[in-house]
Amino acid sequence: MSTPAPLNLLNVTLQYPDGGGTTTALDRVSLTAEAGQLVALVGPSGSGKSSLLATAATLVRPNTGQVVIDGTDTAGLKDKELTTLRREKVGIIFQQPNLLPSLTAVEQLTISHHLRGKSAKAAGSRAAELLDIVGLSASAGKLPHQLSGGQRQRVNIARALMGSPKVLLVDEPTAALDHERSASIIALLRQVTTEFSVATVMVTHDTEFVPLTDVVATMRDGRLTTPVLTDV
Ligand SMILES: Nc1ncnc2c1ncn2[C@@H]1O[C@H](COP(=O)(O)OP(=O)(O)OP(=O)(O)O)[C@@H](O)[C@H]1O
Repeated sequence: MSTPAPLNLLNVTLQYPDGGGTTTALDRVSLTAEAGQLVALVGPSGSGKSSLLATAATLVRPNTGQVVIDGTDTAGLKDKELTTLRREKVGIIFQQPNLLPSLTAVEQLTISHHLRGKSAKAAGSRAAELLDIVGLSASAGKLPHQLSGGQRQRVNIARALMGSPKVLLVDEPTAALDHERSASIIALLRQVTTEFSVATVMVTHDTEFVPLTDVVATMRDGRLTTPVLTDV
């Protein structure tokens, strides 16, 4: 039996209540992201990109369709089971790094591991490895305000990788960065996607970075106009 894709959305429809009616944010969307694949999600404002990311992150449940993470159909899971699956399988990177102001770069990474009951030693060595990969070994002891915007986003990426996720969901990672820093953040996401064999879906407006991605999924009015075919 072949290994399931880390992320599989099948015919997903998501509607939000809107006044007396509904807004269809996702309309029968199917998307697969394979291990080691970097998928760029592009499309105009309001086309459903954030909704797709939130649904893939299992933060919202779709009205119909399936969200399958690493072979598990999430529809059958209770909220608590969903939280566990998300924690173990999904890394989420928001536009703004959301770092805790009083923690150093290395502590930003280790704190969630402590909270999950992992040993401090294991968390420390994993954090050191990841800070090295994102180019921040020398800044491990710095607080967020002592880091540049690009460095803060690197900490954010390293933190999302701490739990060895199968799926990485990234929302506009370069929105607050200049061109040079944006290019290096996208290059880093390309690198870690390959190195850790994670399935990455990244919302971006920067179509110039598309050559670094494997697949471009374009959204319009809640539909994927360039659907990525699934093999299930
Ligand atoms: N919480 C909500 N309640 C009601 N409607 C919503 C909600 N969130 C999003 N929508 C609607 O769903 C549709 C898709 O929105 P979404 O935020 O997913 O688009 P987007 O492509 O991410 O846009 P942007 O690029 O501006 O962030 C839009 O019509 C939006 O108005």
